[in-house]
Amino acid sequence: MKVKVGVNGYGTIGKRVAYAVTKQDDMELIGVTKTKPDFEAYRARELGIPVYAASEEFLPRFEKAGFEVAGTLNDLLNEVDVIVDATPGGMGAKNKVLYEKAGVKAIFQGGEKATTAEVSFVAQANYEKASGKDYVRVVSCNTTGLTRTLSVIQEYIDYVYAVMIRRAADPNDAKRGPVNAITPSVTVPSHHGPDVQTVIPINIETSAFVVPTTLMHVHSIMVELKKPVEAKDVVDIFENTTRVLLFEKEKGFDSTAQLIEFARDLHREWNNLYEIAVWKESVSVRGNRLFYIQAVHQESDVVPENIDAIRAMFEMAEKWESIRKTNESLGILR
Ligand SMILES: NC(=O)C1=CN([C@@H]2O[C@H](COP(=O)(O)OP(=O)(O)OC[C@H]3O[C@@H](n4cnc5c(N)ncnc54)[C@H](O)[C@@H]3O)[C@@H](O)[C@H]2O)C=CC1
Ligand SMILES: O=C(OP(=O)(O)O)[C@H](O)COP(=O)(O)O
Repeated sequence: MKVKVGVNGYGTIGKRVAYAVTKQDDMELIGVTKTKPDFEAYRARELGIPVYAASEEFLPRFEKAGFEVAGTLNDLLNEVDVIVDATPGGMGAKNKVLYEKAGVKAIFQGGEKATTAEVSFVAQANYEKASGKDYVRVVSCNTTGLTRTLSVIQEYIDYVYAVMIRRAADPNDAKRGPVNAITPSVTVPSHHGPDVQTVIPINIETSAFVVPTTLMHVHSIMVELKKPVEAKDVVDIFENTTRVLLFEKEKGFDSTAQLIEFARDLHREWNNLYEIAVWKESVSVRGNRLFYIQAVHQESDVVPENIDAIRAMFEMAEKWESIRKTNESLGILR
């Protein structure tokens, strides 16, 4: 039996999760919601994906354009076993009452508070915690990136301090900025450190800045070590960690631009780079401190997490079986 999946909010994350669902042999994409009949709605229809109006209030927009929808969100909820809520941050918590009423399990994204769900999730760190749960939150792209690399060196961590350099907008977003400034999050810690702690129990503080780029986020990470470790051992650990890839400046990976070009060269859909990119040369140990720098493709790193969360919630597969299936289906390199 295939799990029936709906996606509420067919934007940056929603369209990628919907695509990933269609690649799974144990899941079926029942439909997606749209608020208006824009080019994304037409493209979904071309792909054979049933499009539902996100609520009754949006129906007139579709009627006016002569775009026939399959129903509204409530109709979609009647058809599915699980809904992936990928609506703008904060909206998921409001939608939760609809999901509860329909008796449908739901996955929320990192723009929601941890309290919206029963578990905050990163597959390789705490897959089992989502087992059989009804409401799971896939943490934000940055939190996912931090958790992927920190969870595998957890035994060495006394304390982590990370500086988060965040992209200003996604490439499809013409409204957000800044275009010519650096904006600090003046609240320290930024939400990322506490958010990592919702998944793994480590000491961590973060501060964050937004910079004018759309490609990726970059993290500068410093770990105070609890016990000695050599840089080459950390490189070995990362080389054996799923959904983490090492890139060398020596081979031309000077910046996020070449990382995205690498994903393009792989002919990845939407140039997704699902893996966290660690610069190999940046992994260094000085005294009792470990340093490394990594980049996160904000549009795609959480996509495999949504797929694994579905399998965990329906107890369809053990952790590593699910991760392997998801990785193979999306062409994740390791
Ligand atoms: N873009 C990113 O870098 C990442 C975003 N996230 C999180 O994923 C969630 C979604 O973010 P994005 O995909 O970036 O947003 P987005 O703005 O690209 O997509 C949201 C979609 O929801 C639609 N929408 C708006 N109101 C709606 C409603 N009432 N009902 C249904 N759909 C509605 C919008 O039209 C849009 O298509 C947020 O929680 C965000 O924090 C997580 C990781 C990375
Ligand atoms: O939620 C995200 O995109 P957003 O800035 O569009 O809300 C990304 O996951 C980055 O968020 P974060 O920097 O709060 O981790």
